[in-house]
Amino acid sequence: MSGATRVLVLNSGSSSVKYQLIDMADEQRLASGVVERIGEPGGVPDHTHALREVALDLKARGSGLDSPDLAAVGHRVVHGGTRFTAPTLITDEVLAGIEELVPLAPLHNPANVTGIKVARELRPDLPQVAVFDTAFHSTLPEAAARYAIDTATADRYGIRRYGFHGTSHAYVSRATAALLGKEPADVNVIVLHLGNGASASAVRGGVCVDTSMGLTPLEGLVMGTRSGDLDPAVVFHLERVGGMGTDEIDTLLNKKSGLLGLCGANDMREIGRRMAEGDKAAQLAFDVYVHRLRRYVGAFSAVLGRVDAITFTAGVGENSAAVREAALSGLHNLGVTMDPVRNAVRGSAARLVSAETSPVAVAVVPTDEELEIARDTYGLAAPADKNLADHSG
Ligand SMILES: Nc1ncnc2c1ncn2[C@@H]1O[C@H](COP(=O)(O)OP(=O)(O)O)[C@@H](O)[C@H]1O
Ligand SMILES: CC(=O)OP(=O)(O)O
Ligand SMILES: [Mg+2]
Repeated sequence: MSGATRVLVLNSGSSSVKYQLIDMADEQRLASGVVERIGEPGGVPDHTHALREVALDLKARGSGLDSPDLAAVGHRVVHGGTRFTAPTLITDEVLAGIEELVPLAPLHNPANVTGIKVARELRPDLPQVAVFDTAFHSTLPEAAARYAIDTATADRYGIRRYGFHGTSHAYVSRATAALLGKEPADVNVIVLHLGNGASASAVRGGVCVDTSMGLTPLEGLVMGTRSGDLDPAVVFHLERVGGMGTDEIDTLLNKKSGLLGLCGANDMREIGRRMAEGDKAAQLAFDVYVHRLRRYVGAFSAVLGRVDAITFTAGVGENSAAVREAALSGLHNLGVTMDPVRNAVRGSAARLVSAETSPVAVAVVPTDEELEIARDTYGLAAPADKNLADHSG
């Protein structure tokens, strides 16, 4: 594959497939797109059809999957369990391992598996690499990763905190160090990834030491449609008193809760508009969202001891000055002083939004999960045949 420098990144979600084609010679984005509403009215019926659409779209742009310039395909895989803690070249055995993890990520891993199967079918000759959302969190100390339940039961069922959005937390924590003009090894940072899914992580010297998501991406912060933290007894109560079934509760907590459950909207832009009109439910949703964020900032400040930076990223984190302001206002005792003017400036570049004198820097850093996946993929696939042999099986 000498000369081939392009990597196709596939991010198959529960109802969408996002893709990017990146030339790793200069890390330039050549194409990107998304197929949405999979399995919904007006959308394609399933992920196999969605991936065929991606392939057609790439072909129409003159860079089809049959292109000799393609070096590898990188797949976002949400759950890697305890087995996959680094980017992994996909073999039959690795694929079987990812399929075995479906019970731990029923909303995510099946889509990832389909993406891998279709891409392998279309280009069996190409290296295909799995990049796991959980990998960056595999360094969590046992004290942070363990739930305080019976150890034998936990071990038997793989119950522990795995953490997700790892490619984003890795990319953004490194980019934060760069913004401060320091090496990642010298920086302690709290990363707040606030997208539709949302998670916080505590990164000490480039190593993740705590994170808000757990066994699945349901734990932790309030999200667009997920509840985040709650008393597990809520589930028993809904079963015993509410007469609800397991799947119904799963759907309630994953898809009908969070901001959506509190006010009927999961988009922070709409919530902002409604708050401006005095809508009480929208205000409450915002307040609950921000309260949870502040809790995690406080908790992770204590976990890290010394905090050099708090960084906001993803759709809400990068765009909502109101969320950033509300989350970090009045935290002078934690060394945080925002600069309201800097915070209000819109922009797409990595930037500081804290006061010059703030001991803890507050940053906004656009995340780039696809580029991180492409780098991991190319790093594993590119050094040609020798490296491929090393990593197979
Ligand atoms: N200008 C904005 N102001 C406030 N929130 C925004 C803005 N733009 C996007 N968002 C929020 O970002 C969310 C999507 O974030 P994103 O990181 O793209 O999520 P995901 O990758 O999980 O789909 C939207 O639901 C919306 O709430
Ligand atoms: C793991 C996870 O929550 O992913 P997303 O934010 O893409 O839903
Ligand atoms: Mg995202």
